[in-house]
Amino acid sequence: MTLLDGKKTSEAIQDEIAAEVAAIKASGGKVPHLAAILVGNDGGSVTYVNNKVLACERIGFDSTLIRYEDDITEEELLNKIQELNEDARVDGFIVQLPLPKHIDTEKVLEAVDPKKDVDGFHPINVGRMVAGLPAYLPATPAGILQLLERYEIDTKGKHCVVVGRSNIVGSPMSILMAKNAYPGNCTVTLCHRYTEDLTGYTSQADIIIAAVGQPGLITAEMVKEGAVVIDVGTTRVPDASRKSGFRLRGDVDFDSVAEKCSYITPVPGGVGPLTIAMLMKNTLRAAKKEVYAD
Ligand SMILES: Nc1nc(=O)c2c([nH]1)NC[C@@H]1CN(c3ccc(C(=O)N[C@@H](CCC(=O)O)C(=O)O)cc3)C=[N+]21
Repeated sequence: MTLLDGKKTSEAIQDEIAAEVAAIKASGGKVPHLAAILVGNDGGSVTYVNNKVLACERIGFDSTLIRYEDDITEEELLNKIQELNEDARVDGFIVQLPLPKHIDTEKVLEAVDPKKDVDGFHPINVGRMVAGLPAYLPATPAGILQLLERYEIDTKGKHCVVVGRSNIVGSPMSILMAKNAYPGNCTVTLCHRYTEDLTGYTSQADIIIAAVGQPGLITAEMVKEGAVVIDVGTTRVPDASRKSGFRLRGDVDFDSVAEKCSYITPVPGGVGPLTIAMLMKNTLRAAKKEVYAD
């Protein structure tokens, strides 16, 4: 069994980006600038956004963190988005999800200028991805592709079972793995909460991508000998022995599955860090106007 080291891979990608930023600075070009909007104080969201800002500092990007209490109105939030859309200093920005219930997430995501939508959540970018046009790819699926590529995992003709059909991970992942590309060219099955006999599918999978947020859902009995297992889940579960009071658990029962599979991502240190690296990559592409010309 080989551990797919997301932390190391993320650092390698960030080092590559940092080298490009240094070159941009040396030649007097535009230093990439990422802005992030965070609404409320959810522990996970605060950590992830802080990690994104730290990554910016580490690789030499400019960054702006904009925080609001969770009673901000939808209108105030939309006004801020408009302001960022028009701010030439900002190359890309994200609105951290989830948003409070009184705010219409779809409306907020559609308000972001697709050219600055470095999360790749705007329907224009989703559609462009599906159509195979240049687009910002959502960071988590893009990070998983990087892991498969950098570990030179064979995907052509393989059966990839994606568990979970969210807009930000499962659905785009299923589309990307089926594309005529490397990594890709898989036969894809997309499973979700109404799938009958989940084990019937996962046990036939060469590649399993679990993205449901249900700790330990995927157990050894559900995995074929030698499968590649990618764990996207990062659920905080109470753990009194930790200073923080919690630990992160993935959707995969790591200890039992690790004995059976060929490759596996740990949690933490797997897909999570790559998500950050690919957000940085999208921001660099935004600053270089690689996806959309002016
Ligand atoms: N607009 C938006 N864009 C996102 O990309 C987005 C979002 N909203 N909402 C929530 C999810 C979740 N997500 C993670 C990012 C980093 C880690 C990460 O770095 N995880 C570390 C551990 C971090 C920790 O210590 O908690 C790891 O797995 O090793 C995890 C999860 C981005 N998301």
